[in-house]
Amino acid sequence: MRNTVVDLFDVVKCYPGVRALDGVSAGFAAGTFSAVMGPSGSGKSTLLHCAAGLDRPDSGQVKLGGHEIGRLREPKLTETRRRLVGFVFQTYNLLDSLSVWHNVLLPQRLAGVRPDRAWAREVVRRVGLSGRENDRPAQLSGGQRQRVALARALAARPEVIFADEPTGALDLATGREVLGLLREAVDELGTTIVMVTHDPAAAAWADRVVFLADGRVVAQLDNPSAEKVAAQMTAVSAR
Ligand SMILES: Nc1ncnc2c1ncn2[C@@H]1O[C@H](COP(=O)(O)OP(=O)(O)OP(=O)(O)O)[C@@H](O)[C@H]1O
Repeated sequence: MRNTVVDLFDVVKCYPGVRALDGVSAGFAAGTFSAVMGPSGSGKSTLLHCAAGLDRPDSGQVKLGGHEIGRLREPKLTETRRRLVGFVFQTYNLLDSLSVWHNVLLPQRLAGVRPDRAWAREVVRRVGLSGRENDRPAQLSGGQRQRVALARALAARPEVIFADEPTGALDLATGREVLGLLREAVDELGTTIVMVTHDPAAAAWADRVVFLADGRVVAQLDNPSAEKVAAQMTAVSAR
């Protein structure tokens, strides 16, 4: 059995008029790639935010790298998140005024950590952006920008990367390249990845898919194929 890096126990999160998470328990094992799927409004982003310590559950527990984050107060929570977690978003969230290189190093700078430049160079190489370090995001394609975002996430050697629709803004071929890089991060670097996606073909790159409906985990699929994921999504949506 692998250790779990992220654990949710009976997590409830309500917004006015809606139980976005209605008692979610899920564990994400170290060095594995998980996808989270479900109909629109089923709670995927809320799960990601609670798991990453960006949002606090109303009840239940979230453990991140062995820390129960509900017990952490600021600034310890932010410090723990910066140490353990990397993020990749659909819209890249790069700073346009900074070069590729400075975007990659930014989270460590913000955390007050001296960046490991040799490792940063290696992750920039891994994502295929060697030679583009001095470019600004505006000079790059969408796929290249997402590669920068991935390098930025990897540069701090996080235990887990949370990816919210990382291929949502990319064309099919470019999306596949980014998914291949996420897969490599898991297989070669031992990173744990939790990715929200609407796309069964993207989810098929994961080791496991967790399906949400109405704020609950309603199914899980190991070693998914796009066909099996699509069939399960149809079943989940028809509930
Ligand atoms: N900040 C918020 N304030 C109020 N309601 C919210 C907030 N965030 C989410 N919700 C509500 O919680 C429910 C779950 O939302 P969430 O964004 O987690 O779903 P999702 O599965 O990620 O949806 P989508 O696929 O459309 O992004 C929805 O009913 C949503 O409207």
